[in-house]
Amino acid sequence: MIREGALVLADGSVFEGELIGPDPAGTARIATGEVVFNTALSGYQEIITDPSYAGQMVTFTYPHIGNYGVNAHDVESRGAFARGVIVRDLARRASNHRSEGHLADLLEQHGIPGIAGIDTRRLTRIIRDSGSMPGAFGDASESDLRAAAEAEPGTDGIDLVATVTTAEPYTVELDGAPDRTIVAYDFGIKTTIVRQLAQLGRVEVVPADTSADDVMARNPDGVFLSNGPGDPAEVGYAAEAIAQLIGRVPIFGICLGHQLLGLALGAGTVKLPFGHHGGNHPVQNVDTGRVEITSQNHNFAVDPDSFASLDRAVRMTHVNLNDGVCQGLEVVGERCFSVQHHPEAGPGPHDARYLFTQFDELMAGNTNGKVSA
Ligand SMILES: NC(=O)CC[C@H](N)C(=O)O
Repeated sequence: MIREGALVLADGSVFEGELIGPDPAGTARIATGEVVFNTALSGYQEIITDPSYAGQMVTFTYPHIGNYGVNAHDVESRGAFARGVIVRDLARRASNHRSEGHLADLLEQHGIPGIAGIDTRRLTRIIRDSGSMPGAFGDASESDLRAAAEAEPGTDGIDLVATVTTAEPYTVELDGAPDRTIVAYDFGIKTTIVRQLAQLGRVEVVPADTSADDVMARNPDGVFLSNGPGDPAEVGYAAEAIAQLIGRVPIFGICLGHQLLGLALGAGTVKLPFGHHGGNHPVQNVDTGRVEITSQNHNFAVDPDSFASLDRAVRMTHVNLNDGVCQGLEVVGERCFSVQHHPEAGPGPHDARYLFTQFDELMAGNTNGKVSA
């Protein structure tokens, strides 16, 4: 049975569609969140289960979503934290040798409402021109949906990390991995990152509010700062802990972890108009000149203009060739680096996976304290 519905943005734009997945929770049965667009051609399952989308509704620019199904291996977290999924066309049949089910079932299972039949091209153009903005969808009236969109705070001013981080520490250990301890801060960590790290040592995943003393008490060979949702400025407690770790142990950060490292150093962060969400962002490694095609998912970024005034020597190591946004930094001589993009590639191209090897070399003490050997 088709359930008619509509999506309304905070600027009053209306899109008609059909509701998919579970009914939005709450008596009003309206899903709300900050609407962002993702340009990846595949990887919808990893995207929907990426905790960094907490507070956001994802619209896919690729028109056919769900066509190769879903499976147990491709989930990026214990649940799904996106507020909603907006698609042009939800595939009726899933066809792939790895498929174990349909995307609509995954949405049901995780309680993620969705809307299909949306003119995602028009939607994306609006967001590209006006920036990410709150939206609301459901089977309510247009005026109720608009009111819900206008009342939605988006992701600004909220500590969303607290809603996704693990409650208790846990350990991930692979047979044959080096005898090392990597303490990984879980700000919303993706499974593919844990898998990559577990090849470098035993990974002790800790909650976002773990103190620097508690981290050092684990005798880490390296500390990892994970991706995660929302505004880095709302996670000041994590930046404070990171500030106390710099220089004491090799540190590698990804995405929100990169932004929090920037804040810990005293650098500023800014919100981009519509962010980077996709699988084909060109990033230049400033040292080698090599261009990496990368997976990205962020709305905030570190402001490299603030680097010159910091107490420590900090330099930009990677730059986004589309818009010049800072994609990586190094704290010179302190065995500490981070990137804004997603080298773990879950989903996305593998060009930047060498960064895990770089972390490995730092932990092994092979680089005289320099980040790149
Ligand atoms: N993937 C991430 O870690 C996202 C980082 C941060 N929440 C942002 O939107 O910029």
